[in-house]
Amino acid sequence: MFLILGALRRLNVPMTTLREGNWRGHAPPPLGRDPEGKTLGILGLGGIGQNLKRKAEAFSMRIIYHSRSKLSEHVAGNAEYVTFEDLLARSDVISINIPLNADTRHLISTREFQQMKDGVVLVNTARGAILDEGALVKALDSGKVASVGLDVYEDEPNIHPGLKANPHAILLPHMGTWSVETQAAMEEKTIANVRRALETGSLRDIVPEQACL
Ligand SMILES: NC(=O)C1=CN([C@@H]2O[C@H](COP(=O)(O)OP(=O)(O)OC[C@H]3O[C@@H](n4cnc5c(N)ncnc54)[C@H](O)[C@@H]3O)[C@@H](O)[C@H]2O)C=CC1
Ligand SMILES: O=CC(=O)O
Repeated sequence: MFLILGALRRLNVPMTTLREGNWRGHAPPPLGRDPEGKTLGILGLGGIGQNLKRKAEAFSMRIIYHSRSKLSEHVAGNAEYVTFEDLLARSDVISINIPLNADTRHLISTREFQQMKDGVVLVNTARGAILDEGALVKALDSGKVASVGLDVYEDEPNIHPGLKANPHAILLPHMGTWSVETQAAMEEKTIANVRRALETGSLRDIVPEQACL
């Protein structure tokens, strides 16, 4: 949600110029856009996608989603299930929340960027290689993508120089779980799982190594 709001408001430019001692920069900073009424396309309405949906609804965003299958109304609520192509074509903001695997590597590349709205905002907190970073840099430089918020990269910790050079990219060093609460929850879950393994011999929620890219 932070990256969605920051990218919509194009906050990277004023945050940078302010620190350089240059109040609002040499020219007025680019005008941002508000979330209200914008269509948020969530790619992957799983655990994180559903959590994001609830938060985005509080900002009066209209939610569409594409997942492996249409989810029950109990889970999806008012969010509309659409095809992958419709999600690309109809979203003002796209959030990537699917796992990386052989099917999703470079799922979004040149052809997919062409199908998006002009000035789309893109956020990826899932895995870097779902996006073709070379194609993303071209889409950003051309203005097709107005701004991007990234927590993950194709070749971490290396970041494509075109992303670092682009003023409309908000970049974080893969820190989605880096909060006191989430770290505590992860520790508790790990301890419970070790106990479970000692008592029953089986583990829960362990992702096969090759799927955990
Ligand atoms: N930046 C960070 O620190 C973190 C990143 N992640 C990433 O976020 C991803 C999502 O996490 P969760 O929501 O917990 O996973 P999840 O497994 O609960 O949800 C993933 C959803 O994506 C859907 N999906 C899978 N392949 C798809 C495809 N090809 N097209 C459309 N939908 C597809 C699944 O049906 C599922 O609903 C994780 O795989 C992980 O890579 C997760 C935690 C922290
Ligand atoms: O990227 C982090 C994760 O927990 O997955």
